[in-house]
Amino acid sequence: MFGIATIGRHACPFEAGQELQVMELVTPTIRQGGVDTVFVMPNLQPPITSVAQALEYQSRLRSIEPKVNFLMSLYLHPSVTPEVIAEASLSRAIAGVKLYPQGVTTNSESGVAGDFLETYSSVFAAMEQHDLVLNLHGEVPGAPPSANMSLEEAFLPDLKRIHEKFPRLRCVLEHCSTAAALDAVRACGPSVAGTITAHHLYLTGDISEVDPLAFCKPIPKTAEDRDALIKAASSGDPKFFFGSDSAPHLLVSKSGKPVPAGVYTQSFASQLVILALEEAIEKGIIEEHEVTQERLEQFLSRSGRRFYKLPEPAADGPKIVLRRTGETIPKSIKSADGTLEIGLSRHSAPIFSLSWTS
Ligand SMILES: NC(=O)N[C@@H](CC(=O)O)C(=O)O
Repeated sequence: MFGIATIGRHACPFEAGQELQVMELVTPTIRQGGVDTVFVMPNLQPPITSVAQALEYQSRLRSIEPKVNFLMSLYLHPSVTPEVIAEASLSRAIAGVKLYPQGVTTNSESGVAGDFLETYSSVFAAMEQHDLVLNLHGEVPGAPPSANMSLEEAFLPDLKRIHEKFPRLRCVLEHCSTAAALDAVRACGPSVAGTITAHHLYLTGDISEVDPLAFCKPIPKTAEDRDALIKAASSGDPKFFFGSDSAPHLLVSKSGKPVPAGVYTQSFASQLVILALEEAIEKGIIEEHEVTQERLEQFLSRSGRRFYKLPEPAADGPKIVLRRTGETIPKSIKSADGTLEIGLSRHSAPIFSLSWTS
């Protein structure tokens, strides 16, 4: 199996000095989780809003892990103008721009207000023209508009509006968490896709709301929503591909209040997807014959790569190999000096051991 186009955030807004250490701890775990191509999230502190910042970040990441392809992103913000979009496109390092509605998740304070479609119309037009991807954190800020509508469902009309106004703009509805989000992506043309994380394939809201290590945005929803995500991930539909959305929050901050949103999965990204699918087969949510190697490759690698217009992997290119050796998920990963610790949400779950062919 090939490596994965995935989504991850590799540095956090920790006190001066710690950001670098966290990046050094987490970046080598990308390949450990079976990933060799990442779409790097821009929600650092301060956010990545210029091409120069993104290039600097990319070169730091490359110096830690030269074997990973780092596709960079910008954080949608008033300083991201149509001119910056043209510059980003010329740089060839920047694949997309991420939109965070203000206040919906970690480091979204500098995000967009409710009238973003009007405010950023010229930016979206430039993105469409230069063929950059718009990555959406698809939730509205504040309280859900009604008791039976989630923040994600309330965002879906915005997805439709963006797509109607800019039909050739490639959009990714990141970390889909509801059956309704999947339907909204299906209802749009081929320029719109959705990513699915490993953790949304096994978590439901009742667990995520009480376990800080499983707490993320969008909050996982009902068992029916999770089952719809499992079915989409194992369907072979190219509109849905894996995006880890792995968020490396330190255990000390996860133990404090308020709990920061984000689940760390990068070290075991592919293994967690496969574990969730195995569990879904055991529960009868999907049939064993539906989880073929071809469909797994589609979800974990090919569909994302195609959407991002990356070259098709060579037939003899690097693949991941999974073997059962009795490995289980550790409680956490730690820096060499033990000062930084990031907790894992499925401590002691049995997983495949992963290696690369080259
Ligand atoms: N997913 C999360 O819960 N958190 C992400 C931000 C995000 O994508 O919402 C993070 O970077 O911490």
